[in-house]
Amino acid sequence: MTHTLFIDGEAGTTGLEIRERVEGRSDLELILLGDRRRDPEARREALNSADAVILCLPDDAAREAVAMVENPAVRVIDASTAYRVAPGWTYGFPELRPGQREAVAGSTRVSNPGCYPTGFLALVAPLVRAGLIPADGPVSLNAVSGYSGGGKAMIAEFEEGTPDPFRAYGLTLKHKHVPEMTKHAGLSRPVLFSPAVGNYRQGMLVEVPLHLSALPAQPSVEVIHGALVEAYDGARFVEVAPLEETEAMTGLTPEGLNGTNRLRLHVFGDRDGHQARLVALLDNLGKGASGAAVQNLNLVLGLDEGTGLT
Ligand SMILES: NC(=O)C1=CN([C@@H]2O[C@H](COP(=O)(O)OP(=O)(O)OC[C@H]3O[C@@H](n4cnc5c(N)ncnc54)[C@H](OP(=O)(O)O)[C@@H]3O)[C@@H](O)[C@H]2O)C=CC1
Ligand SMILES: CC(=O)N[C@@H](CCC(=O)OP(=O)(O)O)C(=O)O
Repeated sequence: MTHTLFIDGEAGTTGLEIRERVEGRSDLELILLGDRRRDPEARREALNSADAVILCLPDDAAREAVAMVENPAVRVIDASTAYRVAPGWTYGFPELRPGQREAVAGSTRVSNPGCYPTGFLALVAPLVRAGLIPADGPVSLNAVSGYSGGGKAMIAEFEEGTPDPFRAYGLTLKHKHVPEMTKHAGLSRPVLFSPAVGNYRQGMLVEVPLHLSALPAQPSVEVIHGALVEAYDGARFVEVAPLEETEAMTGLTPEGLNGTNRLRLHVFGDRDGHQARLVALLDNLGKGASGAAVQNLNLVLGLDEGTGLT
């Protein structure tokens, strides 16, 4: 059976990466608008005739597109920030908690997670659920992304301009991802988020530092690691690096999973067990955006979630 797919924002950074992952699939037929991609009538027609649509647009344009969808049978996956904490939308992170995969599969409104939130939530949500990080506790997040995370405009800035080698940003502590991360982690205190962008194209490291001995449960590195291993048992795209491996590591590059839909979690700890650094590695355009959107597309269409993904 062939399903029709319309990508609104087909020529943008995430849109192009989605096209790369679905072109050549015999179970999908792409509706492409080409030069008519900004024509509201062409978009309205495509948005209402496809079996599924993926919105790869700025937030305001995504809201406009959602308002244009009148056909109740159309499954909408939105890659923007517009609906990530909105009622009536299903958060498109199938591995986030038991039952989430089924919730995505049964939904017609799926919000694709942000790239930083994907790494953050994978590390923190299971630990909050297990009571190892208190739900009302302070949690910090330090992260670095390649410049493709900022879409076409940032790519042009870094590839055609005279960019910084590295740039800390989000300095007002009001990054648009904070509500999404706080809510879906089950935290009550806003996450303290310190993002940065590096002068390389793609890939990210998302890090949560923990003072283990200051946590009420005083968990060891092994207990933290065990909780993550248990949470992702059987997951196809999320894996936890073995402690023997992390103990032997002297460095970690953000580009290690580029081109894949995989997310790898690492638990680094000091020898006396007082501190830990939890580090997620992912491709911001893979499991952080376009790969995740295709995984969600597969689920809403009732297909194997890994179709077309590595
Ligand atoms: N880049 C990343 O790593 C990630 C991005 N996202 C999110 O995905 C969304 C898209 O981001 P990204 O692909 O990076 O952005 P880009 O800037 O690379 O692409 C945006 C696309 O949206 C189209 N567009 C912009 N305004 C309108 C409009 N008013 N009507 C119709 N089309 C419009 C553009 O069209 P045109 O081609 O004509 O210019 C372009 O194709 C954003 O919401 C972003 O936050 C999410 C996770 C990660
Ligand atoms: C390097 C860079 O600028 N990154 C983007 C986030 C990319 C991403 O996660 O996309 P969403 O905004 O859709 O979630 C930023 O911080 O705004």
